[in-house]
Parts: sequence; structure tokens; C-alpha cells
Amino acid sequence: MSRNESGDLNTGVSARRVAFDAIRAVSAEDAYANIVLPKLLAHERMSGRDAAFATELTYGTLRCLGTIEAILTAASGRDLDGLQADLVDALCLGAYQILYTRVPVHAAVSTTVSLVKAAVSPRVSGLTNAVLRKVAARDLDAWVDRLASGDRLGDLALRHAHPKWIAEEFDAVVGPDETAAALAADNVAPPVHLCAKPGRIEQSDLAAKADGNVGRWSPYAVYLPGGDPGKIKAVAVGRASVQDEGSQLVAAALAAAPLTGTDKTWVDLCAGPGGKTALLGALASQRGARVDAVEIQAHRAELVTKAAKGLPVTVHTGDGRTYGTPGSADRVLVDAPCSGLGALRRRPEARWRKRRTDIDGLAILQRELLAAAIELVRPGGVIAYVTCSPAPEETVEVAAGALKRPDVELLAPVSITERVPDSERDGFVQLWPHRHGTDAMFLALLRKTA
Ligand SMILES: C[S@@+](CC[C@H](N)C(=O)[O-])C[C@H]1O[C@@H](n2cnc3c(N)ncnc32)[C@H](O)[C@@H]1O
Repeated sequence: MSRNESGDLNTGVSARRVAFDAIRAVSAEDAYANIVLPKLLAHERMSGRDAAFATELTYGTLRCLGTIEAILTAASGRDLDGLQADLVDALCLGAYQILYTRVPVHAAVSTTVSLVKAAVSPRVSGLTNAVLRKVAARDLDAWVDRLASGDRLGDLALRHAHPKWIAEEFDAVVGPDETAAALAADNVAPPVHLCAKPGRIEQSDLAAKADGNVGRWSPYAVYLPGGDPGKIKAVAVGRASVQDEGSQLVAAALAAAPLTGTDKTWVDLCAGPGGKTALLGALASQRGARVDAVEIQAHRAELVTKAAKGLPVTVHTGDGRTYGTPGSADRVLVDAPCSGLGALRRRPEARWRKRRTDIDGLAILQRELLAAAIELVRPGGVIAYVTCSPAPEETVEVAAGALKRPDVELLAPVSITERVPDSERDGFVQLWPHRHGTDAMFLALLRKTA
């Protein structure tokens, strides 16, 4: 049976049921959509256009959840907390189709009513029909205009489906003219970037073999137009890996920083799952250096071992805050655990799960890890402090704290700023999806002076 986005009643039901089950798992069990959905698709043996439709419905609904819920609340005239949770999930799925897709309204409503009858309760099918018909009375823009309160960031957050506090974090960095673009970029699925491991395969060779395009910024990046990267031989045999171009740039910037004296011992203090370790390992291999990769979680340390197979990398399971001998490293990467606000486009549900208060605890750990890196590096050595977040509390504020020390100075990250326009932020690097097509990686490049 073939199904498509037209909303044909006989053809879209299974994809919608898969999407509903995935959304249920995310909302009821705190599952991750990118993990639960492939399992459901495999279980249903769903592929091709059906799988693409189920994915669009699942990811789209979860991504836009806060805005959809605000519209459902207004349309139904009731607090959604008073409705059973599985009904709310089904209503969100139906409303997403009405507001954000080209599925005809009658198909979105009737398929959701059928879904509710089968998967929730026939008793609430009339309510489902009534609420979705009210949602369909306006298009998305009209709903957003109706719900707008006149608060600039609150309204932008509503329009671009983010919690307001995240809009505030972005706005604090890019300023009012760019915040809408920064938020909108999170609603576009990221393209797949490959990293051609230096010394293993040339960028142009990988691009030709993978039917991709050479990346704009990283000398190792290849953009894939589509398809399964696991099926590309260079990836399967470890000569290339899937890695965001921004991650490649910040890892390579550590290796590119000027250094006098010994340059043999590189440390990756927060290594799991090993994407940056693998790139550093390949670069170290070309330069006669070695990488010690530290990861606190054993299962993630195993992933590092796999990612770095065949490279001069030693993996240590342990706490980066207490690792190693002071003054023993030439280059240290601290790719710190962070809020991940720079990679929201990768995880549809993530923005609604995070809380601003999460950053407070993370900032303490980030400062401790950076302090440990400063201890670990030798005088003259280099530290790259990296986060996949632009939030000031876990980026410039952490780096500025370290720069108050008399034995730390800021290094200009020219390997990136001279190559990538609009990437400099107060002497550091800040990449953005809407500017550069990368995750919003932050980099502070520091030197230990004495
Ligand atoms: C942002 S991720 C690193 C991503 C990795 N560099 C890559 O490119 O694949 C942060 C990692 O730090 C680890 N981590 C958290 N606290 C740590 C600590 N105290 N010491 C070492 N690793 C830690 C987390 O388990 C997580 O795997």
C-alpha cells in the first residue's frame, strides 16, 4: 500500500499511527525521537515515502509542540492539563498537520479522529473533531497574530516554536535583527556533513565518492545531498565520519594554534562519543603526536575507542577534572557538557525539555573542567574550550572567568575567523546554523603563559 502527504485516507494511517506512538513515547516515557522512531519504523517495516511522512509528522509535531499547545488551548478554550495525555498528543499531531503541512484539513481531522477512536477512546472522538475544526478556522499566521502579546521575544518564540527563554539567550548574542533567523534555523533539519579524516582520504576524493559537495569552511567537510551515510564505503571503513562542519572547525582550530616547543601530547578531556577525538587523532597521526581521550561515562568511552580505531589515541574512562599530571599536555580540548542550545535542530523535542536552570549546574562543571585543562597544559601550551551552545553563561562568561587568571591569555582563533565570515564573537568564535549552516559551536582558544 502506498501512502503520501496528500492525506489520502486509505494510505496515511499507518504513518500517522507510527508518528503517534513515537510522540507518545517521547511525552510519556521521556524517550528521544531520534532513537524511538527508527525502532518503530523498523518494527512496522516502514520505508520510503511512508517512513519520510511518519518522520515529518513526528519531528514536526515535537519541534512545534509549545506553539501547537498554545493554539490548542485557545481553540478548545480549556487547559490541556485537564485532558488525558494521549488525547493531547493526538490533538497535537492533528493540529500540526492542519497548521504546518499541506495535508488537507478534512484528511487531518478525520485521520486524527480515527486514530483517537482506535488508540485513545471512542468517547473523545467528538471532542477531537470539534477542537481540530476550531484549529482549522485560522491558519498558523492568523493564530500567532491572535495569540501575540506584543512582547517582542515572547511573540518571536511563539512564531518560531521555541520557549521564550531560549529566544532570550539567542537574542543576547545575535541582537534583535537576527534573532528570528536564528530561531527559524532550528526548524530546518540539518544536512549531513562528513569529515574526511586527514591522511586517510582527501576531501575532494570523498566528495566524489559520496556524490557530495566539498564543504564551504572546513578543509575536511563534505556535504551529503541525502542518502544513508553508513552506506558510503569511506565511512564504513573509518576513513571518513559523520560530523558537523562546525565541530570539525573547532577541533581543527586546537591543532592549528601556534605552539613553540614540544607538541606530542594532546588531551581531549570530554571525549565521548569521540567525533572530535577522531579528527584530532588523525591530525596527531600526521604530526607525530598522540591523543589521550578522557570520558567519564564507560559506555561513551567505548564509543570513543570505536571512533578512534587505528589512530594514535588512548582512551581513559575517568573524570577530566582529576585526569593526568599537571603541566604534561601540549594541547587540550575541553568540549564541555553543555545545554546543547546550539544543536536544537538535531533533536526535535529537546527545546521543550531544557530549562534555563540546567545551565547553572553545567556552568559550574564547565568552569571546573576548564580549570583542570589549564592545570594540565604546560606553560606555552594551548587550550580549546568548546561548547555546542551560544548561551553567554556557558560560553563567554566561562572563558572570561579563566582569562582573569594571570597565567592565561586569549589566542586569536584566526584559523576560523579568517576563513569563516561573521564567526568572531568578542575575540572568541561563535558559529550559527543561520549564518554558517553549522551547529552553533562556541570556541575560546587560550594559552597558558607561565
Ligand atoms: C559535548 S560532549 C563531547 C562530545 C565529543 N567531544 C565529540 O565531539 O564527540 C561532552 C562529554 O563529556 C562527558 N563528561 C561529562 N562530565 C565529564 C567529566 N567530568 N570528565 C570527563 N568527561 C565528562 C560527557 O559524558 C560527554 O560525553
